[in-house]
Amino acid sequence: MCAKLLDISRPLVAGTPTWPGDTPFTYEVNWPKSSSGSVNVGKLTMSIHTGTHVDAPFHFDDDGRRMLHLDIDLYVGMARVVELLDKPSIGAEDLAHLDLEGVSRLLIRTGSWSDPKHFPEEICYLRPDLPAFLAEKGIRLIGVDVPSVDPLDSKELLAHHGLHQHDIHILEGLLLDHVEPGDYELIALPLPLADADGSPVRAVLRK
Ligand SMILES: N[C@@H](CC(=O)c1ccccc1NC=O)C(=O)O
Ligand SMILES: [Zn+2]
Ligand SMILES: [Zn+2]
Repeated sequence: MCAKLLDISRPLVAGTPTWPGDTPFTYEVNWPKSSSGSVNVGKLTMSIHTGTHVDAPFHFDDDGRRMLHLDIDLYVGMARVVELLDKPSIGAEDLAHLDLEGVSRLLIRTGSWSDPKHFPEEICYLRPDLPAFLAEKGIRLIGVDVPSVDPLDSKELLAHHGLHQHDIHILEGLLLDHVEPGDYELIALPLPLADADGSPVRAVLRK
């Protein structure tokens, strides 16, 4: 029998925290059964960068690839979850003690988004030396439990650009509080939003 799935996605509800000034999340029954006669039909409004989501390079590069052109194989497969708590930022030096042999998807639990009901004021971010280190280890996807791989006030987005230059895909806003470090199968498929700068995902792990 297959092990049960462990949900590592943030719930999308009214009031879900967003980037300051970004589109609020809403769901409404736009066409209720009482008027359609047969069905309730819902309508969603949200920013791509709310909750658990992937970034496409177009998010930070006008010439970058958009969602439908990314390799979906990267979002499904074996992933290692590591815990690096209480750090202001993470660079190559912080991962040097880990054996990442054979790891192509790495999920980092930073624990730095402590109140899921509010957008954080500060997060643990990835330092610019990390992308080359990860690429050298063969990592193709990085996942974090915070809204961004860069500092929240960054305009240069050095980690986003560095990861993209090394062809490492970005998964953000994971919920990893209840996950033990170790190896899992990850499933975090984006929607086929052809021209989008990213996509919400339902991310799950299977031991
Ligand atoms: N880079 C962030 C998103 C981001 O930076 C952002 C998202 C929505 C509205 C404003 C944003 N950044 C503003 O400086 C991310 O990838 O989720
Ligand atoms: Zn994003
Ligand atoms: Zn991002």
